[in-house]
Amino acid sequence: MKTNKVVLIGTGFVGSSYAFALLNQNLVHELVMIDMNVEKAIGDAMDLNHGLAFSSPMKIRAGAYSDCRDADLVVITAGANQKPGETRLDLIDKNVRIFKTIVDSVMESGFDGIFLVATNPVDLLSYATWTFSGLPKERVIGSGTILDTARLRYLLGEYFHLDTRNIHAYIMGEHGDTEFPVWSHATIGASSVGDLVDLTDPQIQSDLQDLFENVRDAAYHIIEKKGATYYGIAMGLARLTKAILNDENSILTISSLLDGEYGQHGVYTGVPAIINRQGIRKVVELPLDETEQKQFTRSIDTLKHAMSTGFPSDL
Ligand SMILES: NC(=O)C1=CN([C@@H]2O[C@H](COP(=O)(O)OP(=O)(O)OC[C@H]3O[C@@H](n4cnc5c(N)ncnc54)[C@H](O)[C@@H]3O)[C@@H](O)[C@H]2O)C=CC1
Ligand SMILES: CC(=O)C(=O)O
Repeated sequence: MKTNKVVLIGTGFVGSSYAFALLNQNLVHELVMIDMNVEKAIGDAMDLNHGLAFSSPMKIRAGAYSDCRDADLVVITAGANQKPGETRLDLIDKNVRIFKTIVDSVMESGFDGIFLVATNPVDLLSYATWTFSGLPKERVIGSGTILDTARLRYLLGEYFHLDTRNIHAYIMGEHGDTEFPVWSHATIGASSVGDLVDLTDPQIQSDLQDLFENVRDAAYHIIEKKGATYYGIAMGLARLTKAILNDENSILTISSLLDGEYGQHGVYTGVPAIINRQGIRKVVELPLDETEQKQFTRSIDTLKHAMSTGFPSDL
């Protein structure tokens, strides 16, 4: 049997929650954990191993960058997180510097698998990972708007009193303040939103706008209350891990390098894409309506501006 191996870099709130999700979901044969705080990685591995009696066989240990050599997937959740009031884009300088050392160390091991990036600002750090690694764009995936899409599906499920899993709706663009909902392709059960509610009704418009703002600002609200967000993204990363390792060809909203899709080039951003064992098989190009197209352009412009002004010039 071909076994799979995941190396996780960064065992803070997000990383350790992801490791716990892997343990519970029986997705991985071997999980190696690396952190600058070596004791934290060792302690997490010990703690997780004590759950194996209640899960399925899996090798879990703390390790080093040389462990990346034969890894199928390297997941990066290392770096600074937002403090109350900080935006994701505020983290760019310090996290790009951290990524330079991490990605260089991973590549020095001879790694030839897939990168999955969650650290913020995730679109820009996915771009940095792609540049620093020299790997094909299909093998550098950002978690993008997978979490925002999950938040939208949850809130729409509450609004329409339906199982979240029967809601198909996407958040696209920056994982951040300029993201936007693709209402023109939102499906509730088997119906479009417009079939279920009158989209010209001001009350409905206001409800949907409030709902979207709760998605967009969810991280700020959670960080105010408990300092960090981690369970939602951990589940999103586990879902992506499953789609990759099991060659699922699932459509998930991730951050991909755009190379002509949606008329854009040279920028990573949140788009629906088909994910399988090769990484990103294909970006799905939804026909956006005029408002959505404007919102997408604004989001791309924001990311490109942040890249041109925020990336450390000495790297
Ligand atoms: N993409 C998404 O949807 C989400 C992304 N995030 C992001 O994930 C990142 C991690 O957040 P948390 O886990 O809350 O932070 P945390 O501070 O709890 O954990 C970060 C970990 O990275 C480690 N680290 C820092 N520099 C390192 C290096 N050079 N090498 C190895 N390890 C290093 C630290 O020792 C720490 O254990 C943040 O950037 C945060 O904004 C958080 C939630 C959702
Ligand atoms: C922190 C973050 O990026 C989020 O929860 O969306």
